[in-house]
Amino acid sequence: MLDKQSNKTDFFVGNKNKRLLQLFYSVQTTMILVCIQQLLVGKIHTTLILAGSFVILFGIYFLIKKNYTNLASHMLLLILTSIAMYLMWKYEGIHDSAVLVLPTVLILAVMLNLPRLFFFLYFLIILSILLNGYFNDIGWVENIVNQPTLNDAFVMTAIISVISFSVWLMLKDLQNLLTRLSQEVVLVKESKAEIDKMLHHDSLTGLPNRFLAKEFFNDVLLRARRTNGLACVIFLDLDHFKHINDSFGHQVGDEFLKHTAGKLKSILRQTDRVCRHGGDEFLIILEVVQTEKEITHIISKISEQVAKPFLFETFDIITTCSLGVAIAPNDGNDFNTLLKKADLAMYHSKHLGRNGFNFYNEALNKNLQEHMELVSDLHKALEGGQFFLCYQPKFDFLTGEINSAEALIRWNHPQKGVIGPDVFIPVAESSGLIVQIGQWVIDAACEQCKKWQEFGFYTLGVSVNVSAVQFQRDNLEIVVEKSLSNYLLPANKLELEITETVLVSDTDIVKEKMAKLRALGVKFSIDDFGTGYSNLNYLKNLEVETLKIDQSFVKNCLTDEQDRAIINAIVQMANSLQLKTVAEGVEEEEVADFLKSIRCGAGQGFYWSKPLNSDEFIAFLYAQNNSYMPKI
Ligand SMILES: Nc1nc2c(ncn2[C@@H]2O[C@@H]3COP(=O)(O)O[C@H]4[C@@H](O)[C@H](n5cnc6c(=O)[nH]c(N)nc65)O[C@@H]4COP(=O)(O)O[C@H]3[C@H]2O)c(=O)[nH]1
Repeated sequence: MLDKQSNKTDFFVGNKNKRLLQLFYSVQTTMILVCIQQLLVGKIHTTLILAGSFVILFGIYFLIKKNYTNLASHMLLLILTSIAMYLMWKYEGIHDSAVLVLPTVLILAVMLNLPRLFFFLYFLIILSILLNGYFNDIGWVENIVNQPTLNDAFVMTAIISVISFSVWLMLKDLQNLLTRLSQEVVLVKESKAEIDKMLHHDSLTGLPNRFLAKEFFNDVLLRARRTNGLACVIFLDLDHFKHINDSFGHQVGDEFLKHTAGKLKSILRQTDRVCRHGGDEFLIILEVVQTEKEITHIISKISEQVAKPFLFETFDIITTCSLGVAIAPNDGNDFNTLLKKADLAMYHSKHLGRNGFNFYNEALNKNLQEHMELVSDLHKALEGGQFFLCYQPKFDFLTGEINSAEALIRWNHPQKGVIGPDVFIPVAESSGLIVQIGQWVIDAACEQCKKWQEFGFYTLGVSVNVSAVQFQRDNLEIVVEKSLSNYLLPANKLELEITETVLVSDTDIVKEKMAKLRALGVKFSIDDFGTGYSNLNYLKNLEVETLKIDQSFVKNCLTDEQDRAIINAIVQMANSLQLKTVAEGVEEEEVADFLKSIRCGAGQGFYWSKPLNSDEFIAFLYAQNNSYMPKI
């Protein structure tokens, strides 16, 4: 069938129509030139034939223009063959110069990838040449000049056959080469598509990555501008995903991420996009919305869905997520700015206790700048030795002696003056700097405690606050061991104050580290006891010496009956578990009396002394008449 453009690989590789048109022009130009030449030499008949052919060939021009390439090719070659044969038979037979057109036609048939036409024309030409020779031989035809013979015809036939065959072979090879080349091109295109996919998709979840998220967002932004709508970037981070990895292994963690990706896709519209930002972070690009309320609604759906349990073997794994949203045009107009702001808003959600969402606003940005400044100043503080320790004594109610002092860090900021730990410890914890700061505190406290011993205060111990982050990230046992041996301080003089959250956060790791530290001889106390975890089971599993009763109960215990009852209960429980108790925040004599009356072990607070720097503290010790006698 002579259909429109063939898909077969041929010599012209997709250019066939263009090339055919060029061939057509060259044939027509030749026709005109030969026509003029024939007219000049007075061959009117040939001139008329060629002129007629010239006109007929214009029909082919329209076929080419209409993309009927195959039909046009057939027509062109058949018309050229007919003209050449007519002139051959009419004038000089196989000696006529028109015969030269015949091998040209065959070459073109091969080039245009028309095998059937090639064979048809080949046999037609051969037959015609042989008949011309034969008819001239037997006198049926008499060509005018230099009358050909059958002998001449055979020679001509052989030459045309060899030429045609060679060209045929050559072009077949060329075609094979082109076919192979086009297959290679397909393979290269497929590999390119695969590489593109890898570059733009996350291999674990199959979700588009950050680069594609940017493209999606840019498209949404264009549509939002046209419709006066909002384009937003939602940043989602799973809460406590690390716990899933640590408790169930990375394989389950991966499964969980895939599951979450599926969940997110299932609740969003097809026009919304879920992308993976990395780790446990996802980006969601919503199709244009008109109001913030719509975004809030979608986010609530997302939070609800993420919080649904994931069944792994017999366990239900449950986690929540924190989200942040930044919206164009209010918060910016380019993807990277909005991504940063959405991330910041998400970070704020984490800060507020996780499992929530926040829209970005300028106040968050200001907070972040202050935060960054503080982090950078903290780095300088560590390098520049701007930290120092204060010590607050703890009085033993039974012996009336100062048996220990709590080391409390202070920061002597070059511009802002002395800053308390409540301001910078949370920042140090979130930036991880607490690890280095904590190491410095342990070292400085051990050094100071050794000095007290050298001053003759042999029984005085020191306690140091240790944050949960230090337990998770630091080789605490190595740090402690090094400091103790550096200053030749007996390990039982050092106490580590930890909060209940440390004990319940990662029990196995904590247990292991505590066991190592206890093996060294270090003691433990639980700080702010009574404010944290309600399950007291850990008290029997973990070997702690002391419970420090939180000052929030102590502060109002004279007036608040419930606070008194709580303190009483803690002391009774501690006594029956053979744990020591220290009441924090004692400011009045009556409170100290009450604590002593209920057999609380020790007290700490402004009643005896505020935290004092090292010199003041030594002076304080001497002022206590070297006997550590309290005022009570
Ligand atoms: N109103 C009142 N307050 C009293 C009284 N007696 C003591 N305090 C204050 O109560 C806090 C006791 O320390 P904390 O509960 O361990 O609470 C500490 C501790 O959690 C943390 N911190 C202090 N130093 C360090 C440290 O070196 N490392 C770590 N990780 N945290 C530290 O910062 C918190 C605050 O420390 P500070 O500001 O020094 O505040 C101290 C102390 O000055 C009192 O009678 N009345």
